[in-house]
Amino acid sequence: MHLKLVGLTKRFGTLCAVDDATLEIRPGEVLALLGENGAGKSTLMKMLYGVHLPDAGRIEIDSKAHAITSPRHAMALGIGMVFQQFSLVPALTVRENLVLVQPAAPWWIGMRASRLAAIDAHLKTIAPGVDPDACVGQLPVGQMQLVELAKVLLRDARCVVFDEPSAVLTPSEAERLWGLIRNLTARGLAVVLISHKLADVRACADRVAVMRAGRVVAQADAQDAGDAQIVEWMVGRAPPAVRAPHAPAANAAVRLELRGVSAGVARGVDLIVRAGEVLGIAGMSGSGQTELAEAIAGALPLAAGEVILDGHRLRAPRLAPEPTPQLGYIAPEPLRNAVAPELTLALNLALKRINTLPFMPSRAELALRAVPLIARFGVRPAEPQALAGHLSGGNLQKLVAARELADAPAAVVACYPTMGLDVSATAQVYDALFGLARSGSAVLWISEDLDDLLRHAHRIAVMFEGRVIALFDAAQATPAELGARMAGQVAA
Ligand SMILES: Nc1ncnc2c1ncn2[C@@H]1O[C@H](COP(=O)(O)OP(=O)(O)OP(=O)(O)O)[C@@H](O)[C@H]1O
Repeated sequence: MHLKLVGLTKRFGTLCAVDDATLEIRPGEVLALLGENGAGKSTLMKMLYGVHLPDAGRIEIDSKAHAITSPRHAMALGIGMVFQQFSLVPALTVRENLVLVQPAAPWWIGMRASRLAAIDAHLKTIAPGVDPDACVGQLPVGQMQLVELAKVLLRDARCVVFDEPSAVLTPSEAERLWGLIRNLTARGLAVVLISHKLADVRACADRVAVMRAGRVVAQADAQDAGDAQIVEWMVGRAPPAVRAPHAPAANAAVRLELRGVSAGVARGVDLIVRAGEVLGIAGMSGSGQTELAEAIAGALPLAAGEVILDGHRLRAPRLAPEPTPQLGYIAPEPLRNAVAPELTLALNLALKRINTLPFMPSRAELALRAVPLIARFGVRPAEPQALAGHLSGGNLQKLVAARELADAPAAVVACYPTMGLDVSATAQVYDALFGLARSGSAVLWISEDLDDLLRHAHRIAVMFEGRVIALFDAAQATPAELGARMAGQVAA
């Protein structure tokens, strides 16, 4: 399938999200679509997938113009999209989710033994490790992504768009995904990969296209575009430097303490984080790290153990979770877990203080507080009255960081805090996070990026199957050692 997007334009009110964008997507090729947060990448691809109708321009498939009016229409034309917010039904099994792909077939046809066997065989080619009888809601994110891809391919997609697929994948999970993507292009499919990670470009892109402020500003063969050149196209300047946190004193006070915490997959986790310390947590997706974070934040009940903050017992089984403004929490998947999309940016930024807000908070006062936070974290549009649900994925992430890292919390639990952020925004969020450590907060930081963990954390705990199986001094650890522990290998 050979696609041409010609002069596509999309406006939301006065904002021109995509401005006269022209782009070619060729069969057998991976096109990496890059650009700053809010540059218009998702909006452009959502026009191809029929989510948004263009205000101007046209989409040509094999030289024939098509007005794509809905995702169902796009799928019928052979275009599939793998979103970060998966479209799977969490309460159903993997197989049942795949059965749902044939909306036109009556369910009893979908449930025939031969049909189910074909679905299992299809799943096996894409995700051999995924159990068709597993409940989708219980799967780690890396596996959910594979099921989502299996679903798209079951519809005979000939062009697949991936929206930041590697955002929370560990290096080995990302490698497996790159392999799958290369297999798709070897079969002649066209692939678009929206990403902020230059590693994705190097691993599997044939061409790159860069968007800035709604326009496609550069297109090149991947091998002709160096990393510095790509960053220059994306942001037009070097990203700000990240100041490392100082090493905490050996006798610094313990601020956050986990004693035998079990919650969800996490089992019997004992950890301490001292004032000024950045404790990283590494692990394959689904190793219990996000449940641990949710348990500390009070979003998931503890099955056992306790969480202590500055000597005060914060969480324990059967202890009602109390609001904890002294704890910053950057939740995984901000759209699902951390923002109210139908409220304004100003209100979202005030949610942490909801208990102390007056019954009718003054709009002007909320805006007064929101403006410096929006500016500091570069949230776009920089408009306190804009609705959070209208922000791009990266800008939502910045909004959550702005709220949770404000007001000098005693401790911060940050799950993938730079997920979906461009290079500049990543540096800004890291600087704010490590700045808190410099001024005495305890930072517990869950990340999939081993290089970043090794560069910035003081110690790194590795989780495997719910348990902390190794604790490294970051200065002494190597990516290979971390990778081996993440895969469950015991120390030699
Ligand atoms: N439904 C909407 N209503 C209003 N504005 C929107 C809507 N969807 C997107 N926008 C705006 O359009 C612009 C482009 O957003 P888009 O999601 O395409 O960016 P992006 O390049 O994919 O960013 P990111 O890397 O952060 O995901 C942003 O300014 C965003 O706030």
